[in-house]
Amino acid sequence: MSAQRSVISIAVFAVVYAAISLVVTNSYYQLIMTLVLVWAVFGLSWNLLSGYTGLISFGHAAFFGIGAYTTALGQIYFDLSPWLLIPVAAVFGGVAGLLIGYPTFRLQGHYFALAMLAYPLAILYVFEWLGFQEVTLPIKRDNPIAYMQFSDPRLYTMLALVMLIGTIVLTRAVERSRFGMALLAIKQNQAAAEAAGIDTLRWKLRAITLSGAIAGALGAFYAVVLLVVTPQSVFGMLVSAQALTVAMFGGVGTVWGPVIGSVILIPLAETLNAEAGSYLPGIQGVIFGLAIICVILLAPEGLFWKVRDIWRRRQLEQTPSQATDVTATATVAQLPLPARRDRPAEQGDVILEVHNLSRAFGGLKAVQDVSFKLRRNEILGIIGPNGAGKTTVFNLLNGFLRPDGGEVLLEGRDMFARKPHELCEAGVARTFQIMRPFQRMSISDNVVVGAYVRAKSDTEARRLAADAISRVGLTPIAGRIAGELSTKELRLMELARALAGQPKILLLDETLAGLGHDEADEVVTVIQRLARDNMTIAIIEHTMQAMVRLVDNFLVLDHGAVLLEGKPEHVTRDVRVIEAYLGKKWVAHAAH
Ligand SMILES: Nc1ncnc2c1ncn2[C@@H]1O[C@H](COP(=O)(O)OP(=O)(O)OP(=O)(O)O)[C@@H](O)[C@H]1O
Repeated sequence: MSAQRSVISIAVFAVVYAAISLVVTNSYYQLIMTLVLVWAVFGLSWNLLSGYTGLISFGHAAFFGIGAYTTALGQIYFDLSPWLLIPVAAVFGGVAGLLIGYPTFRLQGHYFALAMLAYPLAILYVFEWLGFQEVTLPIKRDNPIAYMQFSDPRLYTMLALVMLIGTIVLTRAVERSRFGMALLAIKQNQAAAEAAGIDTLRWKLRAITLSGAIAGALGAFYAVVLLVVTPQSVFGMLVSAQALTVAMFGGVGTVWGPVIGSVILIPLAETLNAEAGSYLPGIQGVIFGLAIICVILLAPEGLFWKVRDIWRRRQLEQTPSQATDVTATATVAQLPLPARRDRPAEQGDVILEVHNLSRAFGGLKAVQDVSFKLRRNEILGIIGPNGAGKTTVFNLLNGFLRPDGGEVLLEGRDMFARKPHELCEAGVARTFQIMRPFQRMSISDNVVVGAYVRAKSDTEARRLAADAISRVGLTPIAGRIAGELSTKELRLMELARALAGQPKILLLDETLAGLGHDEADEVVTVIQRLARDNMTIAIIEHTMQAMVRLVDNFLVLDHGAVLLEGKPEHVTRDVRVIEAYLGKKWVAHAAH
């Protein structure tokens, strides 16, 4: 959505909501109007962490409750105003986020979700044990405005609306920046994000701090609106569930999802609770449970995405000719396929030096004492039978795996056992055998993620990405979503993402896998052009016909060790290589 459309939709929502709330006179309905906004903000704060990073938190009530008790206790014990306590609660919430996030981000998936559940429950028991079972905020009749105690409930709705708009604007700003790109990349593929130079722990900590700060400020405001705080009402399971439910129902990873979820679910749950709560206790929990079941069955990513997908499909169906045109243009400029370069690669200076690199998995020596050199502007083909250790060598070079021993020097700098984002920053980029696109992002955005490792600003990142996209020939379809692309387009997009960080060396893992003959030729042309433009490349590939045309030298691995290194014409005639890898068919084929 463009920035202008985004501002208009926020403004329209704010005006319509404010107008409705001004005509509602019943104080109970007025309270519901405020609560809709409160839970929408809470959903947005949950979304900032879990929606964008994919790390589901069942414990967001921890931050909310800390904020609520900050106002209640700050007012009772220090006579401070909520106008001051709300920002203080934001700071406490943020710090709590940092303290909780740092140890908990070591866990992944279900383990992370369950660990998060423990925090609010533990704090709940501590507050009960401390005797804060039911804390009532003192009424300040002499100076109600200074203590945010309004006689007209509509003022609370207006304040909540201001908080919501502030949170939406903040979330939009995050979404469009390096921050949001990093979070989305982490969600869609943490390994690919790290390989693209993203320090995932640092960005996740920033997300939980910001998310905790918003939830803390909101909890503080909630305490002022309700005037009573109990451990169950602010740290309880239902509170965390409410954040999760409104966001999941409306749509995760988008600004409008939690707002849609809250506008639909909160009035429903609150009204039913008021009407039937006396003979159906816990009806709110039932409504949220039903909402989650409906979402899982009908729209697993929430209403927003469901409607958007239907809309996109309709548009594509209405303009089928345009859609095929777009695919047709996604071919690399039809240059004649150049013959293998005659440039002597051994004259370039050594850019990567690997000595005795080793890695074992239990008793299996997957890589043993592998040594080789990669010269500037060289294309090195790494070949060998399945399980020879080729991908493991790449994983050791880009930091996915820690070597057991050996030495790795990049332009003379020691790079042994560095983290993926550090190696990416130093100039090592890679693509994957099993492609790792960020599915919901466009080609442009996928590639921008790779550019941030080098770019200082968003504009520079966009420029580097556009340049990389044009180098692989995908400019005409740069706006298309990765989930809609063909294998060849995805391979080229991954290549562009690796290029966008302006690497010194490119590690390409089976870039031609799954491609037809002509498609493989197109990708080979792109790789050849990159090499001509001074890129240094190591490529793993099984398609030997393409490899002999492409590479300057081969490194043959077998059982984790180097079997042979040398020029294609020598390597392909070597008896050991023919026996271990190429086979008799190759000899017969080469003879023709
Ligand atoms: N994370 C791991 N844990 C245990 N064993 C592993 C792991 N990664 C690789 N291996 C083993 O190490 C050996 C080398 O695997 P690797 O994937 O590097 O081979 P490869 O040459 O890339 O094979 P292919 O051509 O099939 O991709 C294999 O026996 C594999 O099963």
